Amino acid sequence: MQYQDCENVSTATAVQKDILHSGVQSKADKSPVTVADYGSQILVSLVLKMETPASTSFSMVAEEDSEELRKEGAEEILENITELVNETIVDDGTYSMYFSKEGILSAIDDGKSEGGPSGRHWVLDPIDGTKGFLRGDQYAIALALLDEGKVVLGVLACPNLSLGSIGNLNGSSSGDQVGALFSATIGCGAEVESLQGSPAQKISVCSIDDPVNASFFESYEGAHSMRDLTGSIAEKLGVQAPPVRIDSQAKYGALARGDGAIYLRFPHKGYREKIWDHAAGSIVVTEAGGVVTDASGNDLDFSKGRFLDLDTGIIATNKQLMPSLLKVVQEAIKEQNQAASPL
Ligand SMILES: Nc1ncnc2c1ncn2[C@@H]1O[C@H](COP(=O)(O)O)[C@@H](OP(=O)(O)O)[C@H]1O
Ligand SMILES: [Mg+2]
Ligand SMILES: [Mg+2]
Ligand SMILES: [Mg+2]
Repeated sequence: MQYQDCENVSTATAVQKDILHSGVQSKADKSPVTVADYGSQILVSLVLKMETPASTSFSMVAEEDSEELRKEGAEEILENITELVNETIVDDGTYSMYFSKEGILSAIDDGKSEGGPSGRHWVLDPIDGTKGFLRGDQYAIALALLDEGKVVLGVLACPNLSLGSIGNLNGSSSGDQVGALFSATIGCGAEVESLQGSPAQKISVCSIDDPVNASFFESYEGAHSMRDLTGSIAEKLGVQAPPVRIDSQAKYGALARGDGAIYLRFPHKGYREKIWDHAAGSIVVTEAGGVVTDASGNDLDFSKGRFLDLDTGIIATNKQLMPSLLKVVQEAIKEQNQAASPL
């Protein structure tokens, strides 16, 4: 399974290197999707299905669906995905099978489950941080398992993240091995290993208890978070370091191994968070000893279907900093609301 993940990651890396403009589409919400997103989703779900005993039902909540690929004008990208997937299966050699274009479309739609509070569901973000992927920056392949509405397993492959700490270096670190695989199982802790296959090492969040020594992560994309709010939270808390802005759930991985102390995510009003953007990352952080909540201090609830139903934003940090972080988050939100409607 882990080996299969690595195959999939090297495919994503190869595609990232030579992706063509014809390999990128724009979805209905204007977000980008690439041949790598579709290809990764098909390959991960193929492995999961093949390894699931026939007696067990298979359910997957995944980000991508085939809608855009069935539209006129999508023939070239569908052709590219079909070629990429079939080539990868042959190169890997584990399974002998061939996908037709129709087979590709229906394999993508294997991820259409609604999830929910009962049973087991895989949760997959085949490429998280597609914008980072297209820029050549951070991205992650994020897989989690929901059991009776709770995340019990998470795997986060970050091909462009250095295996050593990124500290305050805004995502780059020289001379270090690149490619980190984080994993966590409920009650068993969290680990990181090299994507090239080094032994796994236990990880834990940092033990900083004075915000003066803390740094915080947020999205690289300004449109994904209210930076005036995150800036005011950091200032109120007394954080001195500038924000560390990187794409994708690599932020959760970096937080889980103590590269920074806090992750702040406050999308603009009206945005609804999806479970695949947080399931794997949040269990990696909680199993590394951290805490992940919404702005009211509630645990994230993955049992409500494809979306997370939460208050205002997501915060993650260690147990020492959480009480003071939660307090300033609530103050900053109150001030922001008062400024928006002063009466
Ligand atoms: N306006 C918005 N506000 C917050 N998150 C958004 C957003 N638009 C897209 N996203 C989500 O942000 C994810 C990337 O996270 P980050 O900002 O941490 O890099 C995207 O995942 P995908 O790249 O898988 O679509 C997408 O689900
Ligand atoms: Mg997307
Ligand atoms: Mg995502
Ligand atoms: Mg994605």
